[in-house]
This record gives sequence, C-alpha cells and structure tokens, in this order.
Amino acid sequence: MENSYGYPRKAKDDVSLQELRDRLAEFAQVRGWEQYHSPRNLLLALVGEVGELSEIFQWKGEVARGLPNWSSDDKEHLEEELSDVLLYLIRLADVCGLDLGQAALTKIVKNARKYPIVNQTAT
Ligand SMILES: Nc1ccn([C@H]2C[C@H](O)[C@@H](COP(=O)(O)OP(=O)(O)OP(=O)(O)O)O2)c(=O)n1
Repeated sequence: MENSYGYPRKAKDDVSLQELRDRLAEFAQVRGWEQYHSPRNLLLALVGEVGELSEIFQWKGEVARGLPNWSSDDKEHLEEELSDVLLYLIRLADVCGLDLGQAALTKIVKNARKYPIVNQTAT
C-alpha cells in the first residue's frame, strides 16, 4: 500500500514515532543537512514552527472542538504546522540520542502518580 505522500505503508493508521524518526533522518542525510541539524538549531526551528502554529489561532477568539466552522484550507494549514512541530520535536529527540516514545510513556506514568484520580461523588 502507498499513501498520498508516495511512501509504502503497511496499513493506513500505523504511523509510529520510530517511522517518522527514520524518515526524518533519511530526509536530512540525503540532502547533506545533518550538519545543520544540531540540537540547538532544531530547537530554534521547533520554536519557530510553534510560532507559526500560534498564528493560526491568533485573534480568532475561542475555537470550538472539532473546528466546525473552519474551511478545509484552514484545517490543512493547521495539519501542516502541527506536523512541522511534531517533526522537529522527533528530530530533536533523535539527535539528542533519546527515545521520545519511551520517555513520553514514562512521563505519563509519572503524571498519573502526581495527579491521582479523585473520585467524583454525585450531588
Ligand atoms: N533544515 C531543514 C529545513 C526544513 N526541514 C523540514 C522540517 C519541517 O517539517 C519543514 C520546515 O520547512 P520550512 O522551513 O520551509 O517551513 P514551512 O514548511 O513552515 O514553510 P513556511 O515557513 O514558508 O510556511 O521542513 C528540515 O527538516 N530541516
């Protein structure tokens, strides 16, 4: 199976952090861009993309979940900026030699310990 980006895929919804990490490493390697992908440069690129993501929401007021009133162009733009943030984040973790997926799972467990579930009693 091949997706709309031209890459062979096993199934439609099985994108993994590992796959994205490997695609990004290949993307940089074949362009000779590894020299530019230092931790600091990637962090600055990530922050820049967070700024671009923020611009989409800037001055809009509160936005309903599911973005019911957004055009498909606006949603596509949002998908792109979210992706840029994700991709730079994954690449940053990779060049730092960290396993981002495992780290995130570990952090979720830590969060759950810090914020235990408080039983809600019906009134
Ligand atoms: N040195 C680079 C430059 C780009 N990219 C990749 C990661 C991002 O997913 C995307 C960012 O590309 P641009 O810098 O062109 O940013 P935009 O896509 O947001 O374009 P624009 O700023 O024109 O909206 O390309 C990368 O890995 N390394």
